[in-house]
Amino acid sequence: MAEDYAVKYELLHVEKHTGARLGKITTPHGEVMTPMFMPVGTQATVKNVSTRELREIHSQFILANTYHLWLRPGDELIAQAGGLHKFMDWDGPILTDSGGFQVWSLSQHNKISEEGVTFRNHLNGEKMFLSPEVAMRIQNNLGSDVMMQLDEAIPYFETYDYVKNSVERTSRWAERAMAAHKRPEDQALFGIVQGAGFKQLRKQSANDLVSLDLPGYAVGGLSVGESKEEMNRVLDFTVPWLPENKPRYLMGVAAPDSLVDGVMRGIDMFDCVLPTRIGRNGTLMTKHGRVVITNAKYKNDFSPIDLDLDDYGSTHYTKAYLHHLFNANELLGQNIASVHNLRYLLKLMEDMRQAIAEDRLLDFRAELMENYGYNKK
Ligand SMILES: CNc1nc2c(CCc3ccc(C(F)(F)F)cc3)c3[nH]c(N)nc(=O)c3cc2[nH]1
Repeated sequence: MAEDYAVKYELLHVEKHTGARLGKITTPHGEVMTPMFMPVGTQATVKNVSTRELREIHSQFILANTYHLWLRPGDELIAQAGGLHKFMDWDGPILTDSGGFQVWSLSQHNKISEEGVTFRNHLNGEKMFLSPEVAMRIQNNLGSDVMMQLDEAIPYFETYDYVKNSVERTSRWAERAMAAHKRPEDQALFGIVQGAGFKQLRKQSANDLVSLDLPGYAVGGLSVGESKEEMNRVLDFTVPWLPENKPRYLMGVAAPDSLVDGVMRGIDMFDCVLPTRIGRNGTLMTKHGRVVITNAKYKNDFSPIDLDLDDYGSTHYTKAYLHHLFNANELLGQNIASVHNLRYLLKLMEDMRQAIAEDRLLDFRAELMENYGYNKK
């Protein structure tokens, strides 16, 4: 069965003291090592960063968004351009989210039914309809290597019955997505496990989706305002219900400590907008915690931005220069800070893969928590 899937996962090593694993994902656009971090490129661009720079900092997978690209410039236009890879000059793997979560978080008046979600286009107020089939058609046109099923994104603190009904709908929507899937040999469809904080519902969701034998699985419905402890509690019982020989994607997880905690629990793939979002405001992610470059103390600091990193900006520009760029509202500052933060996270994952290979992930975690300042009381 697996050979006719577009995406294959190979488990290379399980870390001796934790649930962390080293793996390789083979896609139609190349192989990537896991655990990995995927830069988010919502509207066919990782904001303020060119694909040349993404290649320079060894990005592997990048993300793009069904909802945004459907609304603008339109998935048909991107199909005419030859697909998203050609349109944005990215020849590595691309993952697209199904848009359900973005509808829920971006647009008003959304009404959900068994058929799908009706909502108002947040750009022009036009009434739109997104169903499991429409989400597949759009991602088909985008040509992404990994497509996410349309799932029902729900508030975390809902009642058991509400969440149970929603989980069962998401399972039915996964089957409809499979039925509408045109090219399983070119594009992999991942299921999304829901169930909020309810162990039985997470189990039901995982069992329903695993029985469909999809090429990969995401754990959804997390990083939506619940505490880190709550997220880890849900991961502790959910991840073991996912198959060991398939990739596991934890959606929307950002901070360095959450990445390590997810990896320790067997997660292979992460996406987060954090590095480019805080980069745009001049906040740098460094080995010793966050550096807010707009702080006056950097005005005359002529030391390199970050000697622990190897991206061009971190080694060729000074903190004083970056401080000036943000003070002067020069867009180059956003580019330098965003590339820096992406490289920080990509390098963090490279170092984490090395730590897993050498069975010293717990030491790596302790060092990260100390250096990054998580243990500061
Ligand atoms: C931030 N927290 C979070 N993000 C979540 C996301 C979005 C992930 C995403 C994917 C692609 C992009 C793109 F802009 F690059 F396209 C941007 C963000 C979820 N997505 C779905 N489908 N189900 C979920 O249950 C879910 C839970 C999520 N928690």
